[in-house]
Amino acid sequence: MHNCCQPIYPVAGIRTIEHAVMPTAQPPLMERAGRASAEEAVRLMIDRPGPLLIACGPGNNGGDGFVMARHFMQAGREVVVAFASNPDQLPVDAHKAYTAWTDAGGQTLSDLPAPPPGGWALVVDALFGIGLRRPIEGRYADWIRSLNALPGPRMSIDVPSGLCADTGRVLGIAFEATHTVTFIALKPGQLTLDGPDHCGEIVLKRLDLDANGQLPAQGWEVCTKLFMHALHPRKLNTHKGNFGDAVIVGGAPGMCGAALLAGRAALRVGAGRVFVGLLDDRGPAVDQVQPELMIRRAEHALADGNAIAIGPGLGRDAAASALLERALHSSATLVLDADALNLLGSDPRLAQQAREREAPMVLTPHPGEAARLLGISTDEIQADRLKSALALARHFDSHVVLKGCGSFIARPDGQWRINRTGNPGMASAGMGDVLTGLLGGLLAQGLNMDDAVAAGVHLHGAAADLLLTRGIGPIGMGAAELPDAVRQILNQWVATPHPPGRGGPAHP
Ligand SMILES: NC(=O)C1=CN([C@@H]2O[C@H](COP(=O)(O)OP(=O)(O)OC[C@H]3O[C@@H](n4cnc5c(N)ncnc54)[C@H](O)[C@@H]3O)[C@@H](O)[C@H]2O)[C@@H](O)CC1
Ligand SMILES: Nc1ncnc2c1ncn2[C@@H]1O[C@H](COP(=O)(O)OP(=O)(O)O)[C@@H](O)[C@H]1O
Ligand SMILES: [K+]
Repeated sequence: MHNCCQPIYPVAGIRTIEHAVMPTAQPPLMERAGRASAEEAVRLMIDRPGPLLIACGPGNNGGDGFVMARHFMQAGREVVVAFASNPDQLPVDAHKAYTAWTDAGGQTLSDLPAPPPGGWALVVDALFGIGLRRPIEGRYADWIRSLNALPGPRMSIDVPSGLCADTGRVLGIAFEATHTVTFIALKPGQLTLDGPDHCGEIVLKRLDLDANGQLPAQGWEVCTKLFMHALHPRKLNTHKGNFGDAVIVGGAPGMCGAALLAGRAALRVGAGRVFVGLLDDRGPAVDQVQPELMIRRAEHALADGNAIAIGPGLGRDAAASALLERALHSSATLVLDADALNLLGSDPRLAQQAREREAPMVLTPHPGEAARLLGISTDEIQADRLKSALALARHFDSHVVLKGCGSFIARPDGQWRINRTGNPGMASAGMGDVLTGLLGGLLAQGLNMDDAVAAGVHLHGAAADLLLTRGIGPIGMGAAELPDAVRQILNQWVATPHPPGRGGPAHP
C-alpha cells in the first residue's frame, strides 16, 4: 500500500522546489533520482536474470536513465541503453550523466535493439518526464509502441513518457508502465484520468527533500488521516437523535431506485434517521430491503433534515425545479447531485441562487454534469480535471467533487485533494447515488464539509475496493452492494483509527 497524505504538485510546483534546492543539493538531485530508480529496479528484477533495457530521451529524464545505467554497470549487471538524440544537445545535468556513463565504459545504441532470447529483465522508460511539451510522434512514438509490446515489468522514471503530468492526458501515445518511480512528490496527472492506467504501481522517492517545507502544497492525496478525527466510536449513552436526520430528495417516475440507493447509503454510514422524499406519486411506500427508510412525498420531506441531498433521479420538470429552489433556500447543509446539477446548468436563476447561498453546500458532478454547469464540453472538462473542479468550486463558492477515476475534491479557496480509492467496478449506474447518500449521511451527523467530503469520497471507493477483494467485480459490481461494505469499512476505521499503511504524516 502506498504512503498516504502525500502532497501533490503540478509541474510548476515541482520546478519551483527543484530550483530552490538544486544549487546546493549534494549529492545532486539527478544522482539521487538515478540511484533511487536503480534501487527500485533491483526490487522489480528479483528472479529475473538477463540484461535490462533503458530508453533515454533528450532531456533530464534521460539523464536519470544514464545515472541508473551506470549504477547497474558498476554492480556488474548487463544493461543496454538506447539513446537517439545528440549528446551535445542534452541539458547540463543530463550531459554530465551521459559523460559519466560513457567514461565508465558505457555505450549507447541509436535504435531499440531486438530483445535478447530470454527477454529483458526490465524495460525502463527514461524518455520524457515532466518536461513533455507536445504530443509524441515519429521515432519516439515508434519506440513507445515497441516498448509497450514487450512482456515483463516496465518501469517509468518519474512519469510515463507521453502522459501529461498535470492532467493525466495521453499526448499522442504513452508508455504503459507496470511501475513508476516518481521524484520529490506525486503529480496530479499520475492519479487521475489515464494516469493510473499508465503508471501502474507508483513509488514515490522524495530524494531527501521536504516538498511541503519548500512550497506549501495546495493539493493533497485523500487518506483516512484527513478525517479520522471527525469519526468517533459511539458512546454507550446515545440515541438516534445524536446522529442527525438526512433527507434524500429525488425519485421521479422510473427513477425511484436512485433515491433509495442514496437513502440506504445514508443509513449505512450512520445517520440517525433517513427520510426519502420521492417525486413519483406511485413510488413505493416502503423500501422492502431497507424498511428503516422513511419514505414520503418529496415536498413533505424537505423540512425534515439538517442535511439534504437532492438530485438522485430528481428529473428536470417544474416540480423538480421547485423542489431544488426550496432546498437552495433552506438553511440545511446541501448535497447537489445528478439532475439538481443539470437544473443548475440549464436555469441561470437557480444557478444564481446556488451561488448566493450561504449555508454549506457540495456539488458532486460527473464530467458530463460538470460540463453542463460550466457550459463547455465534457472533453474540455476532462482535458484538465483539476482546473475544471477548481473553476466550479470558485464559481459556486462551494465544495465540488469532480467524479471519475481519480476524483478531485476542490474548495473555493483553491485547495484541492485527489482520492485514490475506487475501481472500475464503480463504472455502473447508481454508484453516484450511493456517494450522494454517504455525503448526506455524514453531513447529517455533524461532520464539517471538509471532513464529510473527504470521508465520503474515500469510503465510497474503499467499499468498492473491499468488494473486489471478495471477488465481487469489477465486472458486474452493483451500487446496491456498496452500502454494506461501507458499513464494514467505516466500523473498521473507527475501531482502528490508523490502519497499517494509512498513517502518513499529518498536515494542515
Ligand atoms: N532538473 C533536475 O535537475 C532534475 C530533473 N529530474 C528529471 O528530469 C525530468 C525533467 O527534465 P526536463 O525538464 O529536461 O524534461 P524531460 O526530460 O521530461 O523532456 C524535455 C526534453 O524533451 C523534449 N520534448 C518535450 N516534449 C517532446 C515531444 N513530445 N517530442 C520530442 N521531444 C520532446 C524537450 O524539448 C526537451 O529536450 C524529470 O521528469 C526527472 O525525471 C530529476 O533528475 C530530478 C532532478
Ligand atoms: N473507473 C473508476 N474508478 C474509480 N471510481 C469510479 C470509476 N468509475 C466510476 N467511479 C465512481 O463511481 C461514481 C459514479 O458516479 P456517477 O457517474 O454519478 O454514476 P451514477 O449517476 O450512475 O450514479 C463516482 O463516484 C465515480 O468517481
Ligand atoms: K519517463
